[in-house]
Amino acid sequence: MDMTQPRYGVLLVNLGTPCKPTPHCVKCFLSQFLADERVVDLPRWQWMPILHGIILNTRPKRVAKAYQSIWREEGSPLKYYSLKQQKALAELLEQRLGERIPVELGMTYCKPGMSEGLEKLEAAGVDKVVVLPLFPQYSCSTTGAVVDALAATLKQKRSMPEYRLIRDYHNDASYIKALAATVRESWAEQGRSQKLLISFHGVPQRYVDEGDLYRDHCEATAKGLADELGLAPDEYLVCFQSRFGKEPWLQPYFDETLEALPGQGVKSVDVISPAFSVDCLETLEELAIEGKSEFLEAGGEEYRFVPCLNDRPDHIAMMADLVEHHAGNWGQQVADKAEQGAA
Ligand SMILES: C=CC1=C(C)c2cc3[nH]c(cc4nc(cc5[nH]c(cc1n2)c(C)c5CCC(=O)O)C(CCC(=O)O)=C4C)c(C)c3C=C
Ligand SMILES: [Fe+2]
Ligand SMILES: [Fe+2]
Repeated sequence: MDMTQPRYGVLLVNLGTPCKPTPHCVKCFLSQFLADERVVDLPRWQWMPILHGIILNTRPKRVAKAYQSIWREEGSPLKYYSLKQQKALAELLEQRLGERIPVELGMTYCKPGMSEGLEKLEAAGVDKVVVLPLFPQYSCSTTGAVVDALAATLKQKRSMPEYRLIRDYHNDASYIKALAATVRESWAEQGRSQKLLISFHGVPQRYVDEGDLYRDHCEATAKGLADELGLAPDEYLVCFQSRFGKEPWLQPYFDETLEALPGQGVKSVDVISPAFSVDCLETLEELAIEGKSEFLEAGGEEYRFVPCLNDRPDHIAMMADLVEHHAGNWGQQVADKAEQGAA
């Protein structure tokens, strides 16, 4: 075997994001994302006319404004933090294993796509890939869609790498500890509120009724976090944000919960969103900006947003542990080789 060939590589996957905060680019992103049957599973004859006739003609303009309010000089926050994670993970794995483990980013929708990520890994000589979707809780609408995108990319080729998929890490001890650390830091820096609101991205209730593991995973993450922080049951609440469309989504809804709290005597809240590996539109705009103004309008006094784990060292270390664990015997060979090199 070629001694310069990496033993394995890592494909980090996140959802995707528009390349620019313009109605044109948002339309391009939404047209891919919302056309995916994993995301909206209505019969095509029913959904496509709604998507192309209504949604893609109205939503991009409004959503582009929301993106503009959180856009960074470097681009979309989701992509900015994902690239930071990629770089930090590659550095940490190299430090730990004494050998370069290529790490690439591939997103389910828009760029860089799954095929770009896999091609870069292939060009680096990788033929064993650990796929790490950055969705801590499994959902058919996210991780399921990653598997479809991966299969669609591999379908274009005559050969394929060996791969191992990290389906979820909702109850990983280091993930829970890292979340708890962000809450403690927020308490120390911004002060502590009466309640911790643990908000997850929603999905249609029907998906869960039909077997999606998502709600169970969210509840286990929330319980793990509350236990790690030593919270009593009345010191935290779980809710679900970003409802889309007409059918019922997971409840309680984030906005309704927020609006009701001041009337129940809860005037201050800390808000954390553990379903997002990196800060993005749904955290920076919906939670940090919109959520805050809704809460204050409803009579709330203090609203403290706890940022996502992003490229914090404890988060990157958790990702490296997950990768090494799933690489298993692939990584063992790296260690052997490093020893041979040292001898
Ligand atoms: C229409 C159905 C949707 C489902 C089901 C859904 C599940 C889901 N999404 C995330 C993570 C993210 N979603 C983001 C944006 C976003 N999500 C939907 C719709 C569904 N999501 C839409 C229409 C949008 C775009 C914004 C809008 O038009 O309102 C993002 C942010 C991307 C960014 O660029 O910052 C993330 C991340 C999860 C985890 C999830 C199910 C568990
Ligand atoms: Fe674009
Ligand atoms: Fe979403």
